[in-house]
Amino acid sequence: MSLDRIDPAQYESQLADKLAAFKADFAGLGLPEPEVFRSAPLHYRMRAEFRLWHHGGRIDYAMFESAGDSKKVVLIEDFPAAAKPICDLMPRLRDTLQESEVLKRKLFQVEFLATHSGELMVCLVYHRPLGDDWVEAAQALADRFGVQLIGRSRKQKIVLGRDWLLESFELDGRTLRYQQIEGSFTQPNVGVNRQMLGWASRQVADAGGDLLELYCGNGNFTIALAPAFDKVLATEVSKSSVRAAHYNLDANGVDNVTMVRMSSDEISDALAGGREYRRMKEVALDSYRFSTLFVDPPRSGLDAATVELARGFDRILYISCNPVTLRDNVAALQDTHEIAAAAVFDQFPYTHHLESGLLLKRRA
Ligand SMILES: C[S@@+](CC[C@H](N)C(=O)[O-])C[C@H]1O[C@@H](n2cnc3c(N)ncnc32)[C@H](O)[C@@H]1O
Repeated sequence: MSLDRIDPAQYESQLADKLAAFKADFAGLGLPEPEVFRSAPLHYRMRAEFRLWHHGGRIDYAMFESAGDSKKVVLIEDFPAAAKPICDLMPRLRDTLQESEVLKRKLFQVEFLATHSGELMVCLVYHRPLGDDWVEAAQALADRFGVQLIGRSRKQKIVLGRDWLLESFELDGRTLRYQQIEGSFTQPNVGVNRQMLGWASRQVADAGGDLLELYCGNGNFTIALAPAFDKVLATEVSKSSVRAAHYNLDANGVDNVTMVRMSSDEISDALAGGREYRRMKEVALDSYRFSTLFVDPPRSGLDAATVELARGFDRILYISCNPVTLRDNVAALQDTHEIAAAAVFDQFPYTHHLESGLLLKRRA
């Protein structure tokens, strides 16, 4: 993201342009008028990562911007996209690192993760092995700023405290709690994420029956949607996300979800009666009466096998971070499904990226 583009005065017109482009992408596919969910104009990102630039005896946060064929280093004084606690910590952390040879030597990246609940994690990434002198200095740093601190270098990860944060926020009268593990996927814009969870919950409020969820991550949507269904089968490929999802089911008292670590093509194969999977041994697939499929895939969208799996569902709720692959998948389902509701979520202000949601229903 180019920093000079973070200009709240431009926010509404940029969002209007993105919305117009989104509607144009879906021309001919029967798109209803999308509901629009805005971001906070500043301090909306709960994650930020910077290179650490060593120059003339100083260290500074830096980003790279494309300049023709090459990359230009841009030093970062402040980053108003980041959540307030990250912005407040950034200069104090840099000045403290600057004073400590053991903490700043061969430090090349700094990553921040914050939660709405007020927790903060910092990950310092090095081009050298970390020893006891680093641990002692880093522990003092963690204590001073009250953060969870992680040091990383090749084949080394030192955790001072926890390698996860506990997020929590209100949704429709419930307090939802989520473990967020360092390095695993979490939605970057907490304000927009809450709006996505609210919209998705409303789309399935009267669904009943059972839910199949693919790409469930740490259970972000699973926890919010589970009360609308009798049973949920949720799948995800990343080990650490599945671990967090199990924690989150417990932490939220959700007991109607079975979680399985499976990729989307494996679960598509299993449901199509393909080979037997050891990880599915305890899952009585025949006992499910699926009314709804929920998917939130990576930018690549749904593969061909998963599109065919989706075709078998009366109701498909699809959250997407890439309108191009979403459009392709919806076009492939056009003969069997129509778009019943649409929404756009401005997760990534001041960029061309737009998150969106579609509810697809089987044609009469
Ligand atoms: C956009 S994230 C959404 C995660 C979650 N729904 C959330 O809201 O935080 C996509 C998730 O898909 C997972 N993933 C990527 N490729 C996958 C695959 N082939 N099969 C299953 N999950 C996959 C990633 O690990 C990631 O957790």
